[in-house]
Amino acid sequence: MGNPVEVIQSVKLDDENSTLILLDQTVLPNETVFLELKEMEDVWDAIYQLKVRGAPAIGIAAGYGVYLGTKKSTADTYEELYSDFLKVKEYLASSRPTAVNLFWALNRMDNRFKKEVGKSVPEVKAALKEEAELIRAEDEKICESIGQYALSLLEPGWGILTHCNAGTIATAKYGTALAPIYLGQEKGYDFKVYADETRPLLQGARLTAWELQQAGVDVTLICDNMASIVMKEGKIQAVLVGCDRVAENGDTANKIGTSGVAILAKHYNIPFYVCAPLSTVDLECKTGDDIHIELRQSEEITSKWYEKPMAPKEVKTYNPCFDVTDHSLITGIITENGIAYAPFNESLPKMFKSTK
Ligand SMILES: CSC[C@@H](O)[C@@H](O)C(=O)COP(=O)(O)O
Repeated sequence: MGNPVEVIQSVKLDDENSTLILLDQTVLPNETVFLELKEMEDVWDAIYQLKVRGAPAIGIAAGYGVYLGTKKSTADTYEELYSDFLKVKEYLASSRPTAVNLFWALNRMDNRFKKEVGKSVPEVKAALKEEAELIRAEDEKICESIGQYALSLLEPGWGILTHCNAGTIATAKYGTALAPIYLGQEKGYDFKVYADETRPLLQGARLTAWELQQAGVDVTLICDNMASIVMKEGKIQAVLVGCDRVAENGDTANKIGTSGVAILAKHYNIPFYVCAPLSTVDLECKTGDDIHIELRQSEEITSKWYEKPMAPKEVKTYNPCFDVTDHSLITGIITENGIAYAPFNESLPKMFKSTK
């Protein structure tokens, strides 16, 4: 048996000071900086700039952002407060488009607001805080449950490839795709994890390699274009990734490059699993074609990581931040309520009804 794994908490509320404490993921692994955010504009900016990132963590931050923004309202009545709340909600919804957890969390805060009808302004504000805290606390349990289901599919000593960062800092705790790694680590499973660097923002190199190394996991960093060779060499027995939105048919949006990894895994006959809290499953999207893919600035490709430009001046760029993995490439979608297999448009809706 290994030791219990200590993980860092990347999003939390300092209630006494009405402050959201966020681990700034843009400066990792060189610096560990916790930001103290008091304004909803700061929360918007942190989401937009990827200071907080990863679908569940974005949802958690948005819940707290709604609370902080609405708390500032000087409204005297429930109705006036709701009108201010809606402005906060709409504003935060414009921060990033792809991870459905953002909209899921905002709608959940909205539903909670509506449940408090007839209550005083301070009571509603307190309810919003409670709901934001619940979103965070529930995510911890969800991640643990995803981790247990995922672990049941893996064997000690396996090589596991992951893309981007679906780890503890992308969630309340444990992560989604990395949760079974942490749970396996506690049981002495001795996984060999291969982390794709994940161009252009290097979530794999800067974040996944960092957090797994901190936890004592055997992690090897590879460039994205090395996934094929490690698969061919027999180093990989399973691929585990997180996701930003899963459509009803199982098509899955995740960090750019994920669909290429899935195509390679199919070629080498390696199981490809998506770890998805139900807050990331969007049954209103029928297929991946309905998912809005975020486009980001060209600087991320041309000049971000070196002092000198990395590309000729004014070269045309195309920088989609996510891609959609076709459901036919996915072996299983691991949720907190169990593992969904094809046909996903039948198995995914059932996950919402199942209780453990
Ligand atoms: C548990 S996090 C799952 C996904 O959100 C993650 O894999 C991902 O693609 C994150 O993208 P990012 O642009 O860094 O927010």
